[in-house]
Amino acid sequence: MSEPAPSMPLRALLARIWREYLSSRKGSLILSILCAATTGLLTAALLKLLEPAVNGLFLGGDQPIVLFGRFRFPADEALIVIPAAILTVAVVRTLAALGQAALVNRLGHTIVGDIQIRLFGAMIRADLARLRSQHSGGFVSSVLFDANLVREAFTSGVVNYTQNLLTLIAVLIYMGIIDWQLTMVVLLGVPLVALVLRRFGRRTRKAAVGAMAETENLSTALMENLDGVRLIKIENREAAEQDRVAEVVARRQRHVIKGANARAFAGPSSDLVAYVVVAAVMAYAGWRAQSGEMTVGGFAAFIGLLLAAGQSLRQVTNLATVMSEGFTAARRLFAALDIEPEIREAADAEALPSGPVEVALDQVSFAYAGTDAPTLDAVSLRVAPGETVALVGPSGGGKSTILSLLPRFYDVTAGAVRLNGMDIRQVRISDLRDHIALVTQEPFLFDDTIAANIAYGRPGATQAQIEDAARSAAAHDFITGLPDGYATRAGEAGLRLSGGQRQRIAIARAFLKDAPILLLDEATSALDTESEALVQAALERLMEGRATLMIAHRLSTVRNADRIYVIEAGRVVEEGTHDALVARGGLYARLARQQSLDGTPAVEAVA
Ligand SMILES: Nc1ncnc2c1ncn2[C@@H]1O[C@H](COP(=O)(O)OP(=O)(O)OP(=O)(O)O)[C@@H](O)[C@H]1O
Repeated sequence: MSEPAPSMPLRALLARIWREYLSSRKGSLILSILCAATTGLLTAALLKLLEPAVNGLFLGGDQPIVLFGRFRFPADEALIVIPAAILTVAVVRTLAALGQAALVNRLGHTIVGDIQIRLFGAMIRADLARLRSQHSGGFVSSVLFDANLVREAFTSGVVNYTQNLLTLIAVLIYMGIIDWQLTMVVLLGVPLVALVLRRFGRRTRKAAVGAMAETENLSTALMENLDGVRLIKIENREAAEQDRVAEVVARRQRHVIKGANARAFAGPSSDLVAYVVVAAVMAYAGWRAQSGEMTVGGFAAFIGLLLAAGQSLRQVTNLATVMSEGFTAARRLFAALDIEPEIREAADAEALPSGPVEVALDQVSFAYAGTDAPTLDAVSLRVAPGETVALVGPSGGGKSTILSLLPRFYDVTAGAVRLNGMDIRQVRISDLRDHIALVTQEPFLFDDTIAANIAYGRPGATQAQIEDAARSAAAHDFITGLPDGYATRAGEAGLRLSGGQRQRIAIARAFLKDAPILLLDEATSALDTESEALVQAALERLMEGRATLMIAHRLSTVRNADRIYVIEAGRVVEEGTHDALVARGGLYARLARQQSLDGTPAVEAVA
C-alpha cells in the first residue's frame, strides 16, 4: 500500500502518477515531450536568426552569412537564404507545436477518464459506512473537477513546462554566445523574477486548496437541495436555500478570485522586473556597441532573446502554480482512492452452493463506528428455508440493522451470521449477495426501461422471464398499459408510477433473482390499503419456499409469520407466534393492543 496520500512527498507523488497513469503511455508522453522540446528550441533558433538577418540584410558588406555558427553562405545570397531559413525553422516549429497539442490533448483526457473511472470504482465499492458518512457532493466534485486539475498539471503542465524551460535554456545559451558578459547581467535579474513569482505561486496554491474545498461544498449544497426539493417547497424555503447557496458561491468566489489575481498579478510584476533588466542591458549593450564590441544584429537578437527569456520564465512560473494545484488535487484523489473497504472477502472464501438456505444469527453484537453503545447485543435468531420470520418492536430498536448484517453491508462486532452453518465472512461476497433479494420501503428505480429495471440483478434474462416475473408480482397488467409497455423508461414514468406500482416492479425484480433468502424491510408500509393488498398477495407468492426475514410496523402483516422476534434496544425480548405472544401479555401484546389486533379497540397508533 502506498503511504497516506495527503502527506505524500512530491517525489513519491510523482512516482505514483508515473507508475499508475503515465508509464503505460510512455510512447505518447515521450513523443509529446520531444515535440515540446523541438518547439522550445526552434523558438529560440528563430530569434537567433535575427542576428545574421540584421547584419546580412541591413548592414550588408562582403561578410559571408553564417547560420547557427556552421552553415556559410555568400553575402549576395542573403535575400534568399535568410527568409528561407526563417520559413523552414518556422514550419518545423509549427508542426512540432501542432503535434504537441494533439498528443497532449489526447493523453490528458485519457488520463482524466482513467482517474474518473477509478474514482467511481472506489466509490461504488466503498463500505456503506463510509458512503453514509460522506456527502455524495464530495465524490461528485472529485470526479468532475479534481481529475481535471490533475490533467492540467501532468500533461499541459509537464509538457509546456519542458517546452518553456528548454526555450529558456536555449535562449540563455544563444545570448551567451552573442555576448556572455551581457548574459551575466541578465542572469542577475533571474533570481529577482523568481522571487516575485514564488510569492504569487504560494498565494495561488493556498487559494486552490480553499477553492477545491468550497467546490465540494457547492456540489453538496446543490445535490442536497435537489434531494430535499419537496421539503424546501412545502416549507417555502426556496429563497433561504438560494441565500445559503449564494454564501457558498461567494466563499468559493473569494478563493477563485484570489487565485486568479495572484496568477494574473504575477505576470505584470515579473514583467516590471524584466524591463528593469532590459533597461540595464540596453545601457550596458549600448555602451559596448559604441566601443565596437557588439554588432547591431547581435544587439537586436540579444534584445529579442531577452524578451523571449522573460516570456518563458513567466510561463515556467505560471505552470509551476498550475502544477502545484494539480499536486494538491492528486493528493486528495489518492487519499480517496487509498481508503480500503473494511468489508473484504477472506482469502480462502468459499462458494455458497445454490439451493435452500437456513439463516442464523448466533449471539450477534454490533456497534456502528463512532458510537459507544452497541446497537445490537447478543441477538440470536434463525430462519429455515420456507419460513417467514418477522422482526417487530419500537423504532430504533435495531431491526434494520439486523437486515443490513446479512448481505454484509456491515460486519458483526461479535458473534456470527451463518448460512447453512457457514459464517458469512467465509463466503464469497458475490455468492452471498446472489443468495439474497431485498425489497425495501421505497424501491429504487434506475432511469432505464421497466424491463431493464426488473432484470437489474439478472442482466441476461429473456423478455419472457421478465414478463413471468412481472406477472407473479401482479405488475404485468399495469406495465402493458404504459405508453411503451416494458420499454417505458422508469425515469420518465418514475414520477407517474404509484408507490404500489414501483413496489411491484421491485417484487418482480426479486422474483427474477429467485434468491433463497428474502429480506423485506417494511415493504408494504408506504402503501394505501388497496395497493397493500395487491403487494401483499405478490409478496406472499414471492415468500414461498424461501427463508424470509421481514420487518413490519403494521402487525397485521406479520400475524401469519412462522415466528416473530420482538426487538427492543438491540435485544430480542420476546419470541414466538402471534397468538403465543399476544397470550404472553408482554411488549408484543401491548403493541398489538395499540393496533387493535387482539380484538380490543385501537388506543394509539404505533410510530
Ligand atoms: N449508519 C448509522 N450510524 C450510526 N448509528 C446508526 C446508523 N444507522 C442506525 N443507527 C442507530 O442504530 C439504532 C438502530 O437503528 P435501526 O434503524 O436498526 O432501528 P429500527 O429498529 O430498524 O428502527 P425503525 O423501526 O425506526 O426503522 C438507532 O439508534 C439508530 O440511531
